[in-house]
Amino acid sequence: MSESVSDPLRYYAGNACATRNLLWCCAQAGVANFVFSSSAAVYGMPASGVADELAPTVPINPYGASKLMGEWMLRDHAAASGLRFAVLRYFNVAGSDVRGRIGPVTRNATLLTKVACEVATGKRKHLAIYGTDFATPDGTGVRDYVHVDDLARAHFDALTYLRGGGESVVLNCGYGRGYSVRDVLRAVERANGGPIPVVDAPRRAGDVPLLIADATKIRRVLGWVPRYDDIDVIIGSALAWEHRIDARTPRPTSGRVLEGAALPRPDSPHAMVV
Ligand SMILES: O=c1ccn([C@@H]2O[C@H](COP(=O)(O)OP(=O)(O)O[C@H]3O[C@H](CO)[C@@H](O)[C@H](O)[C@H]3O)[C@@H](O)[C@H]2O)c(=O)[nH]1
Repeated sequence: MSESVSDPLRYYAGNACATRNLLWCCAQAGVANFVFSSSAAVYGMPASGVADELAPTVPINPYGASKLMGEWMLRDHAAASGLRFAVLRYFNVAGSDVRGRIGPVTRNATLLTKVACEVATGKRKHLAIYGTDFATPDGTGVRDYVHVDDLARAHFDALTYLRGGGESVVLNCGYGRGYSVRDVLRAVERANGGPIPVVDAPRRAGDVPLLIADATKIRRVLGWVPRYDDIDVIIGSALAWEHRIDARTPRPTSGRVLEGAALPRPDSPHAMVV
């Protein structure tokens, strides 16, 4: 998200222009049902910190704006063409496949859970906590972390719903529960069996204090039943994946991490770029 503040055109190209082109291709191919990966970032900073799908969409960074543009194009194209859609507004996607088959290999990752696991496995020196003076219980940002396997299941359920004749729908994908940065770090330390180095840092551009899903609608409309609504399971799977890719990536004897070492290619079936 903060990268979208410094490089907005990249995000408008990837999320707005590319979505327009994809919708055009879908129209040519006669696609009937469309599941769109949107983001909680479309809400910006909801007054209470908890957003249901009717909350105002007031993004505060170009990432959220570009995702909202995608939603608008989809809505307008659907009205004109008869396409039916499910917009899934992801909250904070985290964790890795619980069976260890797939996970993120993003270089220069910025997501809290990935960065913290890289610190725990020695790939980074420390984790910077971006902002300790937010109006939240412990002063750090609070988010709704959803396990990637539950999110994948939501896509399957959404397509099943549309194929069964369901109306177009907008759905939050989260658990409806918030964890602070420090809560997440405590879970990383539990999974790691010891503390990880942390430093306090200034707030990051484009970050909101609190963002939690009202997640009642997705359960009602899709019958979605999450299986991994547990911060220790989420972090445990993320850390296990980090160890797994380390095992595939020989390190130099000095202990220095090799830049560009042999991680799974981002387009390999074992890689997931987030
Ligand atoms: O090294 C880090 C990374 C993050 N954070 C904090 O951790 C929280 C979560 O940050 P991050 O994991 O980067 O996620 P968000 O910025 O909340 O954004 C994510 O969640 C959005 C949905 O809410 C998605 O749309 C975005 O793609 C995704 O980046 C925030 O309070 C950050 O300030 C740190 O303190 N240190």
